Amino acid sequence: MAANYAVERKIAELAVRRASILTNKTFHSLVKGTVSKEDKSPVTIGDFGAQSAVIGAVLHAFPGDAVVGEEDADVLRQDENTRTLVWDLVKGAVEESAALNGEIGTIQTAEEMMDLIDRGNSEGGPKGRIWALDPIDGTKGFLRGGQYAVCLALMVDGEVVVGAMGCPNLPVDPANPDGERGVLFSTAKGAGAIQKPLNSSLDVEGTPIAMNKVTDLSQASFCESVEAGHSSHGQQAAIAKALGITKDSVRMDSQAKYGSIARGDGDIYLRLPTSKSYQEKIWDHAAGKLLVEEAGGVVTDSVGKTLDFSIGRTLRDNKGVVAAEKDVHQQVLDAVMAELSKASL
Ligand SMILES: Nc1ncnc2c1ncn2[C@@H]1O[C@H](COP(=O)(O)O)[C@@H](OP(=O)(O)O)[C@H]1O
Ligand SMILES: [Mg+2]
Ligand SMILES: [Mg+2]
Ligand SMILES: [Mg+2]
Repeated sequence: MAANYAVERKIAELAVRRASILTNKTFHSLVKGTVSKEDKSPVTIGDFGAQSAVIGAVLHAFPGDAVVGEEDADVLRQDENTRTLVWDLVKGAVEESAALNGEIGTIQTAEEMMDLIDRGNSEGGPKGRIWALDPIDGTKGFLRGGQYAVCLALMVDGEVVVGAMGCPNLPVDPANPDGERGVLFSTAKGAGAIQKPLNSSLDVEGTPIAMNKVTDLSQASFCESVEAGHSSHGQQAAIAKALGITKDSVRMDSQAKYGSIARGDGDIYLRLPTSKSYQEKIWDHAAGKLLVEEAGGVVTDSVGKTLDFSIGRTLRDNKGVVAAEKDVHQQVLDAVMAELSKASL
């Protein structure tokens, strides 16, 4: 029988939730407060803190696993002020989440916190159990008070089998954008995808989510990055036109885009390379791609190749992302390839 990874999925949910408590606190105490938005420190502090909160939980449950994490602790080891700021936040979030989250391991000292951050140093690869972690995805969104996500996935022998994503600023009900915010998405291969409020109690199962069935592509809507440097807005607009789509695309930071289309709030996510040399990182896509697949979608790169998570910390053989409901993915991909063939990239 295929493994169902139920325990890993539960731990991933709890880990991401603990880190989301921390990032939320970081935003309210630092970003909104005294630190200027041009200053990188609040997001750095949130990144470090979230990485230790997640890796601490993952390794408490699965001490033999490896982790590919976006950050490392070099700066913290050199800069005592930043270290103290991060440690205060981590201590607080670990205590606060203990009651909500059950036993997912404590972090006792600043030293231990830094060691946990540095356990994210795996090179990835095709063998064994490796977690991919983006402690704050959408750092620019985080700083603007917009969308960001704490993203965690488990890969086994190079294949993504579990994904969890905390989106503290995403409305629980997309039809009620001014209502409660904070969504936890989770998925495991073959088991579907769910969402639940980030602050749900432990026994809440969550609501299954599914992509929209698109019967008329001209009525579809796109999600794309806010950052024109991360995905070509001009090419996206040309592709929309070629498909007869007239709705404005929804611009959003982070893997919240994958979560949004997975729950039917938008239909297509395009990420169109803006440079030949940029290599997409596995932690920017692992959790989101499984969420979309388990909600009825297909995810490829911009030439139709599956995303290959087995070759290291990056997706170096892939270019961009095309995510859409399975029955229309090929049609979208054809339009993408036709448009990109016009460019000299
Ligand atoms: N030139 C580039 N092209 C594509 N993605 C890029 C990029 N430069 C940075 N990124 C990635 O884009 C991610 C944000 O995605 P999005 O644009 O969808 O919000 C960033 O994650 P972090 O914010 O975790 O650093 C970063 O890894
Ligand atoms: Mg990222
Ligand atoms: Mg990040
Ligand atoms: Mg980054």
